[in-house]
Formats: sequence, structure tokens, C-alpha cells
Amino acid sequence: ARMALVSVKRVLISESVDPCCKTILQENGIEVTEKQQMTKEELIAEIQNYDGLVVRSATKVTSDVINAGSNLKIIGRAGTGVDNVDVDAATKRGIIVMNTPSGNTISAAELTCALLMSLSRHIPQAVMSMKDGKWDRKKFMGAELYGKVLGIVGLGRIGKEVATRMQSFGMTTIGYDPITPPEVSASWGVEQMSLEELWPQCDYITVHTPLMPSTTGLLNDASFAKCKKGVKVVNCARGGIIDEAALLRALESGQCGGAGLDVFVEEPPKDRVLVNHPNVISCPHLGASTKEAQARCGRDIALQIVDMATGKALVGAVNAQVLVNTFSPDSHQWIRLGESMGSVLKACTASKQPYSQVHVTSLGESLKKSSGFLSSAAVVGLLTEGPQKGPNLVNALPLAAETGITVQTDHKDSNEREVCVLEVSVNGSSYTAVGSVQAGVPVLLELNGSVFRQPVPLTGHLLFFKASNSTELLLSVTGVLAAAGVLLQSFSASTVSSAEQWYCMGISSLLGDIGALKSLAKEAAQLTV
Ligand SMILES: NC(=O)C1=CN([C@@H]2O[C@H](COP(=O)(O)OP(=O)(O)OC[C@H]3O[C@@H](n4cnc5c(N)ncnc54)[C@H](O)[C@@H]3O)[C@@H](O)[C@H]2O)C=CC1
Ligand SMILES: O=C(O)C(=O)COP(=O)(O)O
Repeated sequence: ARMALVSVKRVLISESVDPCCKTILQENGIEVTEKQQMTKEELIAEIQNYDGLVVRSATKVTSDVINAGSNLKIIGRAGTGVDNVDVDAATKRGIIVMNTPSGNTISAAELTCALLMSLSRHIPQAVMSMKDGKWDRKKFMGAELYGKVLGIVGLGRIGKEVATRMQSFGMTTIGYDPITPPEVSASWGVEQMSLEELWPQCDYITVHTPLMPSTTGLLNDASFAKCKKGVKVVNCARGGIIDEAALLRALESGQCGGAGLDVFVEEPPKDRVLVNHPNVISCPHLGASTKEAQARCGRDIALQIVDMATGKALVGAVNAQVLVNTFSPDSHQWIRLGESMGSVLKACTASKQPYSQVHVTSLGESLKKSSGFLSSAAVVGLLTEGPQKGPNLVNALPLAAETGITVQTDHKDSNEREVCVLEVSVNGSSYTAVGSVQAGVPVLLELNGSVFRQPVPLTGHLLFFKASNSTELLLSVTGVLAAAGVLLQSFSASTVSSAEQWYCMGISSLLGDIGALKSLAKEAAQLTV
């Protein structure tokens, strides 16, 4: 059985995304609304009507928007950068964020190359002077790219494509990236070095990193000062990686000889000083604006959403690594097992919470890849309060961490059958459940060391109690059930290992008041799974 993770019925596309996106979603039974240039207030007011939101870079998906999206399950970015989405807020709300990072790589790289060439030959300025009726052949004296040094900061998808293209112009390409190994970039002709070594060698510098605290102001007054006088810079990545105020100062002093900018801290930029500077050429964030890139990104995001909603595959998620292994046959029952075991221990420990530690161990080789989602599923069961939208596999671990619960996940290969062991520490004592999936049904095998003679199917209304082994007790319990009009549907006792043992009864409905049982048994708990 394939797993249908999330149901996606209605999607809002809030920007200009290739029409194939809408078509593909609709062909798969999803209702699509396209609405561009919504104000923040409009988006907040309407977002509750949608299960999914598809954006590009202009929609600011802030925590206000995310928290207003009570039905939101998926935020799809038709493109690469997700810095306009508050990914942490989405994760906490259990919302998947996905992007299509390779669809616009070539287009962004080509625009970068176009800006480098335009900078070397002043093409935009020359074009403007021609349109002005002039014929100025002196003013626009350029310099060849041939033999010059290009520094590439950020050697990921786009950085690599820029490098190989500019090498064909005879440029020497050097670079820096904290993650891409030097031998990998060397294989496509980029020698890596520290930024300290890089700055003074470059005639041109182009940045291709994500925007994050460590890359904000990567080029600032201090780094410009280390550059060759007249260095030319390009930013087709994100506004702010080259500090805008420092860039203006460097342009004014001549330390920077020219800049090609596709992106700005504020888009559109209200402050036009940089854009209006004679040595700045700029575009309104056009890196991904080609037919080809838009067709790829629009198609990819639609297919990724459809594949996720139909349980086929999870591709492109940036915040839901735990889900990746849930897209395999059988995983659905194991997720149900983890959640139900969590619910059982939650019911048994109701008066003792909060939990301090949760430890999930999976046994059996075939569960090796499942231990991650099993512990998330167990936490979902432990933390779920009532039927309203609560924790899910995406936010279980962050929520546990926020609540102060330590979650430990282990796997042991064993030749015996697959089982999941869940142990929770609560108020100084520890509770353990052992479960498995048998014939496609999640079952409980053990509770706190008591081994059930028959595996207990974790389904329907269940009553657990712990007591010493006596026939009178069972009679009293059935008496309580009868008095409450509750039918006994199944019964499992544990094998007698000590004086006390756990019993589990399948019942027709939950008891209105479990108090009567609590006076008969040492511990009693009921739940519906
Ligand atoms: N102008 C436009 O329309 C477009 C802009 N972009 C932007 O271009 C940028 C790069 O995109 P991709 O190449 O697809 O991303 P990528 O993830 O493939 O590459 C980014 C690289 O930056 C590196 N990096 C991270 N921190 C760094 C640091 N402190 N110094 C140097 N390198 C660092 C990473 O290790 C990674 O290799 C992103 O900001 C993306 O949003 C992407 C597409 C279109
Ligand atoms: O994919 C990216 O990171 C981009 O910057 C492209 O942005 P856009 O989709 O053109 O608004």
C-alpha cells in the first residue's frame, strides 16, 4: 500500500508561474486559484482556504501567513531560494516546504555571464547613449575578459555553470565554498582557496550562495578593501550578500569599478542610488525569467506536489527529511504503530506527564530506514491532544525539543522479526511498550515487561489495566463495563511473569468515567486508536 501523506485539494498560486503548473495540478484533481499581487492582509485573510500555496520570490510567506494558514500542508517554491518563506515557522506548524532548485540553474548562470560581459564592454550604457542619438566611441572603451581572473563565491549548481561558461572566454576561475570539496570544483576547473587569498586576485567577483547570516555582507567594506582596485562584481544570488551600502562606497571611491545586480535587499528597491549609479547595470530579478526555466520550475513543483499527495515520492522537500523514508510500501502501518504505541503510553502515564525522555529502538534489518519516522510517529502519539490539528511527522521532533523532551532513536539489526520498542521517562519512572506489524496490522506485544499472550491489535477503543492476577478482579471489571453499557469485545492478558500483570480489553466505547476501575486496579487507562 502506498501512503497518502497529506490531502491536497485546493492550491493558491500567488505569483506568475508557468500555466503548466495549474494544468498539471488540475489534471490531478486539485482545485487551483491564481491570484497575483495580493497584499499581506489579503493573503492572511484567504490562506485558510487552501491546503497548498505555490510562490516564487515575491510572496513573503511570513510566520503570520503560515499561522493563518490553518489548513496549509504544503508551501511549494517554483524556483530555488526559500529565503522568502519562514521555513522554521512552517516546520513548527507541520507544513512541508519544497522547492525546484535545478529548474532555473542554467538561466541564472546565463544571466550572470551576460552581466559579466556587459560589465566588461559597457553594453547597457552604450545602448542607452545610442538611443540618445549619440555615437560615442571613446567613452565606452572596455577590457577583454580573456586572461582575467574570475572569483566565484559559492560553488553550487549555478557557480559551477558560470565557471565552465566563463572558462570558454579564457578566464581563470578561482573560488570558495565551505561544502563543495576542492577536488570536485577542480574537476570543473575552479581552484579553491580561502576568501583572504581570493579577494586580492580577482578582476571580477560573482556570488552564488544562499542568503543566510553567514553570507549576509560577505562582500563588505573590509573585503572590498582587500580587492584589486577597480574590481567588478556581480550579484545574481540574493540582495545583501554584497552589502549595498559598502558597494556604493566602493563604487564612489573607485575601489569597485562596476557592478551587475539582479537582486536587491528590498525588491523593488525604493532607494535608487545604486541602480542610478553610472557604473551599475541592473535587472529586476530576471535570473529565472526565461520560458525554459519557468516551464521547468512550474512543471516540477506541480509534479512534486502531486507525487507527495498521492504518496508516490517526496522530492524537493527542504524541511521534512524524516518523511523521505515514509514513501515505501508498508511504512503506513509502521507509522500507525508508532503513533498508537505513543497513544498507549500517553494514556497510561496521563497523570504523570510531562515526559523527560523518549527512546525509540527499532529492531530487525528491514526497519533500518524506518527508525527516524518511527520515533517521530511515537512522539506524535505522545503529544497529540484530542482530534484537532496537532503534531505530525514534520513537526514532532521540533515540538518535542520545544517542550523539553529528549528524543533518542536507535536501530539494532537482528535476525528476529521486526519490532519497535518505545520507552518514555516520566516523572522518575519509565514505561515501555513493544509493538510490531503483523499481517498488516499494528499490534502491541508487551507493556512494561508484561508480554501479552496474544498480540493486541491496536485498533478501536482499548482499555488497559494492571492488577494482580485474580478472577474476582476480572469479574468486577466486566461488572463496571456492563453497568456502563459498554460491551467487551476482546480480551488479552499477559503471561504471568510476576504477581502483577497488564490486561487489555477491546471495548465497544470508552467508559464515561474510568474512576471506578482505578479503585479496582493498580493502574488503568483507556484510549481510542
Ligand atoms: N537571480 C535569480 O533569479 C536566481 C537566483 N538564485 C539564487 O542563487 C543562489 C545560488 O543558487 P544555487 O547555485 O542553485 O544554490 P546551491 O545550493 O546549489 O549552491 C549554493 C552554494 O553556496 C555555498 N555556500 C554556502 N555558504 C557559503 C559561504 N559562506 N561562502 C561560500 N559559499 C557558500 C554552498 O555550499 C553551496 O555549494 C541562491 O541564493 C539562489 O536563491 C537562484 C536561481 C535564480
Ligand atoms: O529561484 C530563485 O532563487 C530565484 O531567485 C528566482 O526567483 P523568481 O522565481 O524569478 O522570483
